[in-house]
Amino acid sequence: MQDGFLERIAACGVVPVVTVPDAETAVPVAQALLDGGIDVIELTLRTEAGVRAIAAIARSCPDMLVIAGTVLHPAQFAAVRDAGALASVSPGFSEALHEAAEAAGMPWLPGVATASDVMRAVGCGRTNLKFFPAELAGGVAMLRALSGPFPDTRFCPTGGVTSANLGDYLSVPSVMCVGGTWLAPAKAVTDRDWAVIRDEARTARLAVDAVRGR
Ligand SMILES: O=C[C@H](O)COP(=O)(O)O
Ligand SMILES: CC(=O)C(=O)O
Repeated sequence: MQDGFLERIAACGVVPVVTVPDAETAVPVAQALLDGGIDVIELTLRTEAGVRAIAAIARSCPDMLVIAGTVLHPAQFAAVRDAGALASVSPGFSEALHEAAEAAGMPWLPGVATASDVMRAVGCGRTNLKFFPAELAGGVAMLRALSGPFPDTRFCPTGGVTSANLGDYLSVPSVMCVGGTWLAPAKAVTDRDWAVIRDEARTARLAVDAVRGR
């Protein structure tokens, strides 16, 4: 399952990070992303609605790969798996979360920001990582530097990534995809302005395809 998930996010190239105020908002956001050519969504657990939003998308948008974001507590892996998430993401790494993800059978991208973080994650066999917060943690230069001692790691940089710099990140060989909130800005979500989200998705789709020569 992990391999399928990794192939899907790498093929898409971008992971929209979405926080919704209520579960009803989740499906039109997901549909707008799909309309713009993006078939991956990371629903954060930053609001009470997170788990129900994951369930709503899993039920209504079968073409969408649903990832649970901001997983901070071990028990959340089973909760989001049961809601229909196919993978999960955390801003950081801990051995407790690593073990809980394994126990729940959930693909998991833990977050790392330093060489020490990478060493702990790799020590547990985790080589597919979120680089967070990417811009503040050193951006493209830091990712290139980490690839020296850790040639087998692959990253999803997130945090400060936008349509303006996604090409720089995707050009780094260790980067499988990038993530961020710019595709579904909070204002567009609260204004229910699905056209803004669809257009951001379309722009990102074209940018990823251009970087990859498609
Ligand atoms: O994982 C999500 C981060 O909070 C990214 O936020 P950002 O894209 O607005 O920098
Ligand atoms: C930031 C991040 O990785 C998350 O919210 O899952």
